[in-house]
Amino acid sequence: MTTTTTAPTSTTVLDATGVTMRFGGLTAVRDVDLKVNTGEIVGLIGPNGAGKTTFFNCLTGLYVPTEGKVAYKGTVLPPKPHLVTQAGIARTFQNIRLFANMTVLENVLVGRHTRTKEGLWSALLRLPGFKRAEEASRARAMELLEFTGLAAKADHLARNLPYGEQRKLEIARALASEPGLLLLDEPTAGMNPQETRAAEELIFAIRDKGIAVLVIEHDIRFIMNLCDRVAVLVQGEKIVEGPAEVVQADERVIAAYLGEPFEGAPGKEEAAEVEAAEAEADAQSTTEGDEK
Ligand SMILES: Nc1ncnc2c1ncn2[C@@H]1O[C@H](COP(=O)(O)OP(=O)(O)OP(=O)(O)O)[C@@H](O)[C@H]1O
Repeated sequence: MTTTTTAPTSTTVLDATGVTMRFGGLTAVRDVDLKVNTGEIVGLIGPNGAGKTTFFNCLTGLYVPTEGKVAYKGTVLPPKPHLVTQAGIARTFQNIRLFANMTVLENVLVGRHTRTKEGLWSALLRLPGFKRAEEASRARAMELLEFTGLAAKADHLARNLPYGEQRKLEIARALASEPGLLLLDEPTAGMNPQETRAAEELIFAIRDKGIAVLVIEHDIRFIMNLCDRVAVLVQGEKIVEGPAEVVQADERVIAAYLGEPFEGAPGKEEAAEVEAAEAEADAQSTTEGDEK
């Protein structure tokens, strides 16, 4: 018997097209397309207020985009958070959202609710099916705690974990819904360098398990180390997308971060005129101040 093995082909996990989100007169996200494929870690960067979190909220059904659509593995998603999670997209938030007074294990078990089929009656009457499902859920939750390095703290209250471990627990809880795509919103915010390094290792390990990752981060060095591809949002628009080294060297990206003039920005003469006018106004106000 001959067996033929074919190299795994990369498939599109996330396909967002033409996503636009307006809040009244403000367009927070404008016509953004973004694909994430299996086996990829993709970064989403941009200055404060660029629309990154709003875009995440559009992907996860927290916001109904004004225009555009979001497809997961070829199926357009309804903009409802629980249906998006059920489909296979999990996320963490910019601000930690754990159940502080529940144990570490209980927090992960909560994350499994979209994957347990046993109904309310089964749970209330503690039918055998429910007990079996509960045991399987606990076993899986413990596996995830092993994977994220938190197993020894399974019985600790979430609020007693150090900051870096709370962030890990959020990731463990997100993984509990068995996603095919994990969205991380600033996973290293507030972390020290060792915690950041550990977070990087964990994200690589998640990718190696076959889960695609889309990550928002302000720490550019972290993003450039981690990501296969990086997309840059500025004022709601995607201005560049490509491999980390290409994006890093792109002058529009440098301009967006450093505030240097770029194409279409006021020229040197205009800037000099503004400076001269400001200097004159300053001189006048100083003279007026002296007169008082
Ligand atoms: N619910 C909302 N209602 C009105 N405006 C909003 C809402 N959410 C976000 N915005 C506005 O949309 C723009 C984009 O904000 P968003 O939080 O998505 O940016 P960001 O790139 O995630 O920023 P940061 O890096 O600071 O987290 C901002 O001008 C923000 O004030």
